[in-house]
Amino acid sequence: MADSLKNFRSICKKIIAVGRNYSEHASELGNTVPTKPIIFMKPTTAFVTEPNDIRIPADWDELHHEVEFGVIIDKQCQNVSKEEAEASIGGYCLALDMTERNLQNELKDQGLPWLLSKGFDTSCPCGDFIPKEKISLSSSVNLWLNVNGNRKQSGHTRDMIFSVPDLIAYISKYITLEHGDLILTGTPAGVGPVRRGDLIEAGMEGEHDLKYLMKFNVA
Ligand SMILES: O=C([O-])CC(=O)C(=O)O
Ligand SMILES: [Mg+2]
Repeated sequence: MADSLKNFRSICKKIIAVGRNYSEHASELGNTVPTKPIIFMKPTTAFVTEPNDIRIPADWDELHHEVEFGVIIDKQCQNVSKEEAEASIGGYCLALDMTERNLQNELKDQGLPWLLSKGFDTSCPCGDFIPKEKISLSSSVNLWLNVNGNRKQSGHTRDMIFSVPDLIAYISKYITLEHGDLILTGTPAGVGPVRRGDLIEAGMEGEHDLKYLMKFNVA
């Protein structure tokens, strides 16, 4: 039940991420707006929580921040409809999809998988479990991210191309979603590089005084 989801990171079997789910972000990287969800995965070893650091692998120098709304699955589901999708949700979290953009571009150009550019250790900084009751899917959540105190990203979940129910219905057609799984729903515009020594602060705000903050140093 939802209570065991407080430690969703320790039971999570898969982190499924969605790419280009905000048209302004698709455009800023010169990508077309997708007609069906673009899905990829991160290993669960990508999780990092406060107060630990995001670690940039030694030979990389173009690590980008992507702030994202995370959806945590409670009830196992397979091939659910959009209407049934909400019942499978246990809660939410704030997360980052850290991405080595040069490597991702290289891989993209060759038509190869993005895994390494988005799945390295500490590529999924993640906040605490937020119970489902705290956020209504019919409302919009504002997601934002600052680097060293400067606002870089700000977006609203209402601007997602594919809604949370759309995504659960689509993914569960092909992949069984299990208790503790995390879905990252894509990043709004404003992605950009971080350097060693930078401070990333991210937050989300919404109806009923929803306010959640997290911060990570980049090392
Ligand atoms: O790297 C990308 O641009 C795809 C992605 O993860 C996103 O849109 O959130
Ligand atoms: Mg992303």
